[in-house]
Amino acid sequence: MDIASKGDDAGGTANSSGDTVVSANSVEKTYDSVLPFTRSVEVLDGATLHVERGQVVGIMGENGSGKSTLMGILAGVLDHDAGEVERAGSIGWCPQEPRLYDRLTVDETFQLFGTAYGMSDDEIVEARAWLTEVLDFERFRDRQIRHLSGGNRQKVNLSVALMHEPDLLLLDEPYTGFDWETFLAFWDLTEELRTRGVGVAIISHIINERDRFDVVYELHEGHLHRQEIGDDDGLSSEPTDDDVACERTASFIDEAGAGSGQRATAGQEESE
Ligand SMILES: Nc1ncnc2c1ncn2[C@@H]1O[C@H](COP(=O)(O)OP(=O)(O)OP(=O)(O)O)[C@@H](O)[C@H]1O
Repeated sequence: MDIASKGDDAGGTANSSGDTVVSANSVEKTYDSVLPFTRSVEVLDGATLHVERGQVVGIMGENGSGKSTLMGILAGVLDHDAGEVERAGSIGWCPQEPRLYDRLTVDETFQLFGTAYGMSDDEIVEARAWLTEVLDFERFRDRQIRHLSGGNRQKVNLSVALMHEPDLLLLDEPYTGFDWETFLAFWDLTEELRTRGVGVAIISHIINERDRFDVVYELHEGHLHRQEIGDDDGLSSEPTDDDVACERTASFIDEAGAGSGQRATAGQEESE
């Protein structure tokens, strides 16, 4: 078990269930002011959250509420000031901004990350074949990352986060830039990971996705408010036509609003 913890004044009790893949208790985080006359930013003020194996957890909240900060702390890439974080097993983290090497091809990127995860060549090839097929980017395998569109780069970003089938998968707005088919493929993939026992936490802005999660945490003023998405809450697991239309719209709003920094046009994608 890989346990990481910090802080002496944890106000909560760690969830010690053997099925828990990450447990955050009473986590606090403030970004200190680094310049004169600027204020420090208190982001988390006693945030508590648990993710179990085979559970898909949503983290929602308005812009700037601290979702990415929380996820960075869960992933272990960001320090927290107080509280406890316990992790069990391996972790995959898909940050909001792809952290890939521009001059590597897609194949070389799989090889690099797979080797870092300690996977054998056969395991890397198997994972690459699975993910390039499911997310439909097989034909870009010999392209350099810098020549991919934003959506295809995001497919690579997502794939390398989960190619080693971690116990815990942390996804920060993973479908930014995805087209509708890929958006649906992403959720099929998430379902498959769920059945394989992976605990998945996803930062999402799309309200109509709520019924895809087992639990939703709403982050507001530094606190996480937990909402169980049960069968008796009036939400159907089969989306209605209205839901589908709304999700489709929301997905494209998400895509359009995501900024052009990571995005290339189709024409750019074709150029080498
Ligand atoms: N490195 C940093 N230094 C100082 N302040 C920061 C830093 N990173 C984030 N913040 C501030 O912390 C707050 C939370 O930011 P964070 O990115 O975690 O929010 P978010 O909920 O993920 O936002 P969004 O929905 O826009 O992605 C914001 O006020 C942000 O400006």
